[in-house]
Amino acid sequence: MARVKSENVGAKGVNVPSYLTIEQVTCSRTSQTPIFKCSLAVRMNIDVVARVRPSRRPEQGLRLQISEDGKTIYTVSGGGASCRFQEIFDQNAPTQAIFTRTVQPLLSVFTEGMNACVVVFGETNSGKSYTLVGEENDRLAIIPLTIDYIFGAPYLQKLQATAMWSLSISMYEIYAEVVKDLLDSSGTDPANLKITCNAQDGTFIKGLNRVTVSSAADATSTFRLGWARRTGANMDFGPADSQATVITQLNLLVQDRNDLHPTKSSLQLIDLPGAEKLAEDRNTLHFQDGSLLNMSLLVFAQVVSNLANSPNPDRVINYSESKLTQLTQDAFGGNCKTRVICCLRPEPETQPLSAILRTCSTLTQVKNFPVLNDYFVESLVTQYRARILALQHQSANAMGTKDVNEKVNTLKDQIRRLNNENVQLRDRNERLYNKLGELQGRMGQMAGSKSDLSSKLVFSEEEKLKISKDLIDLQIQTNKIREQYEAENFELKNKILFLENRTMELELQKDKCAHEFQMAKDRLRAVEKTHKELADEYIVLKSNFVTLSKQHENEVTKNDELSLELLTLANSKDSLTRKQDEYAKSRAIYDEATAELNRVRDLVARLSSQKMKPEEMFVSESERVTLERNLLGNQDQIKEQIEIMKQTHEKQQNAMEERIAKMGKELQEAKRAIRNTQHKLAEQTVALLGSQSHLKEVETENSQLQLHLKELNEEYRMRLVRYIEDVTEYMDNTVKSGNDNTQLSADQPYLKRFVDSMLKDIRSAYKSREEQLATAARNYKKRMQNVVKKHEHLLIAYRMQREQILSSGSKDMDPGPSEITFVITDSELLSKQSQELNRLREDKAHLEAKLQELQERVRLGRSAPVISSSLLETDGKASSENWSELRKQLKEFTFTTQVCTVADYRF
Ligand SMILES: Nc1ncnc2c1ncn2[C@@H]1O[C@H](COP(=O)(O)OP(=O)(O)OP(=O)(O)O)[C@@H](O)[C@H]1O
Repeated sequence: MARVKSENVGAKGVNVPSYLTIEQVTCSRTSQTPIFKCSLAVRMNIDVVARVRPSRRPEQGLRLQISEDGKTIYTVSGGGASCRFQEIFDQNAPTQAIFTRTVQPLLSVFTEGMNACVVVFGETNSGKSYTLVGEENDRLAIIPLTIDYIFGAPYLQKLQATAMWSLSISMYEIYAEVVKDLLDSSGTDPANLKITCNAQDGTFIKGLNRVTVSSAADATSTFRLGWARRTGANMDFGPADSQATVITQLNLLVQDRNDLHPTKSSLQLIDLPGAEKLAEDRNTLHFQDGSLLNMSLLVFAQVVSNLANSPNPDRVINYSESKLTQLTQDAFGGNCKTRVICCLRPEPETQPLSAILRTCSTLTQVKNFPVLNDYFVESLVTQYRARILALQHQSANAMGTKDVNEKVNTLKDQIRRLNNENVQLRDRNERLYNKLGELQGRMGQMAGSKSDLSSKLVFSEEEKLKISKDLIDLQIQTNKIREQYEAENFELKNKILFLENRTMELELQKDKCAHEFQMAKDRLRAVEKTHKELADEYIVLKSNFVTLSKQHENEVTKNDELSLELLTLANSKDSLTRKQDEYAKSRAIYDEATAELNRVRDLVARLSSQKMKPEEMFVSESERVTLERNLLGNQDQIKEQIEIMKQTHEKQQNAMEERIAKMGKELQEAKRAIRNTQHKLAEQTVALLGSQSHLKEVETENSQLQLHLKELNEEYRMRLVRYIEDVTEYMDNTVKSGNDNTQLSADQPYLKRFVDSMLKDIRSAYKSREEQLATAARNYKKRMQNVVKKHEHLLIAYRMQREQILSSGSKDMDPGPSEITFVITDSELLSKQSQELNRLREDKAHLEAKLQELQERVRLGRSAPVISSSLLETDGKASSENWSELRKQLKEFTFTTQVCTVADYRF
């Protein structure tokens, strides 16, 4: 319990009652220290204004009754509640206007040193949050506008010169009697702060954060942060935020440079929980939501009522029953100037509106006692608080521990008793619920005999539909697989053809290159032969030349000898001439000399006849030189030519080898690709076989399901017949018993009609269902025929492909199994022509197998066994004729088969 008593508050000992208007206080303070200058004459009663939210369905109009002077609101019907507001803001009034007219005057009071409070009150969804905070980052709502106003307030601006001021924000939420600090940024769970009380600060929250802000942007972002931390989860009883109270408190501290003591004032902005709960019964609320959830609101209404009933300043009010009232003591009945904005829905329910109007009306009667928070006031209030605390302590002591314990025990007993009662009531409740359940079950059973059959019928219909759906899904899937297979098969065939062409091209190129290579080799061989012959000729000529050179040298040596001898002879002649002179003297000497000369001449003549003449020698020499030059020159040329030819040949050979290697690689790749393609083809064949078997399985399953469906239908039909028999029996019995003739005559035609109409319905339902099923079966058959046609197309393509491979005679490519392997055998799916065609195919496969066997035997050189007397005979000639006959027959057969197949498809 807090006691608010206000008396003889005065500046420096001057006794001034604290409940005087602010102007009176200002006057008294102005005479002392003119620090505060309030421009507002503060009324003591709480001011209540109303705001009506715009309607979401404007066509329905406003369902509130407002008096002609536009200040009183009444409930439309019943309850007789009404409230006279200071002002009513209609649906078109912007929040800015409400701020200017309602909040702004309070802000002047706050900045000049008094406590102020703005409360928004009203039903959930009536626009409380919209008015106070706005939507998203709306700045045109009361709190953002307040922040902007305070930081731009003319008084604070002026104060800068003489004083220092600071503003801090604290924000907290009270939800289910738990206090949560909304500005706690520690990251730990900030819930459940303790409320405490001392003489200095009065009642306050221990450990509540106060964030000092230096600018409007700073303050707004701090506020938005706190607002975002509200309890927002959806609880069992609705969204938590509509049950919570959010209090934003701005604390202003002004320190005058000439004054030691700072002045503190606070502005509280309170968003109360949804007030519609005030209209509900307290016990019901307690039972529904628990004891704590609505405690704040209910205690608040009670405290307001008590305050309205006790207007005197020395009243004693119990604020301690809820945390909201404990923490807002000043705002309601204390040192604060308070204004309440009551938010109203345009089309409210009568009960909540009555409760809200009653509370607002009570609020207008509550008297507050706002005073300037200067040093003297504060010290006085501290004194009083200290005295109250001391008295509380004394009274607790005076009551004695024993009394307290007794009281606690009594209360505990009471709680226990109530708990027991509660448990008993719950048990009874449960028992009643069980009984109710049983009764409902029995009623259900009674109604069930009829609804059971129809529900089963519905169930069977559902099952049928489900089966049909599954069948359709499977068919779609099969079709998809087929389409995919066809596309892939076609692609692979194209690839195979392309690769075959490429292989053939490469082989042609390879042959051409081999031929060229062979020709080049021959040419080289011829050139080498010529080269060898020329070399031999050269060797012979060289040896001749050497022999001739030796002879020539011998002749030159002999010539030299003869020259020397000639010289000697000439010398002898001279000496003989001299001697002749002397011979003249001597004839004998002369004759001797002449004989000698003749002898020499003979010798020379003889020698000359034996050897070549010098002219001849000269001719032979020149010939030799020419011959040598010719020989040597040709040899060089030949050598050069040979070299060039060798180089060309090597180059050609290299190029050829490279080309052959490249072609070999390409051939390898082509072979590998062919192998891959064959592999893929085999995989596709396997997939086709798989899908065929899957199709068969599905068909089997389908027939099983249809069988099951038939059985079910049969069973339901039997049950229906039994049911009708029961009804008939019942009717007969009731007619026989004749207990209540009047009622029977009334029931009988009704039941008969009912049964008749029910049978009619069932019959028509069956008929329509049968028609549906027949249509579905027809569609299914058509689809199956399409599938069969596609299958035949595929088989034709496969056969052509296979025959191509077989006719190419390539051993690398596997032609695959005979087409008879993939033939559909289900006679239901095949037309007569198709069946005939299949039979022919079987014959063909049989004949092919035999043909292969025979070919194999012929190849092995054995005598071919007789297939039939008309086909083969033992001698070679007849055998070859029979072979050609057999081939012809096979060709004709293939052609006829194709023609038949095409005709079949056209059909
Ligand atoms: N004056 C108005 N103009 C336009 N829309 C409004 C006005 N008042 C309220 N609304 C809209 O009505 C809806 C409910 O408003 P709001 O959430 O403010 O109600 P509340 O009383 O705070 O509800 P709660 O108690 O659940 O928080 C919101 O969508 C809001 O935008």
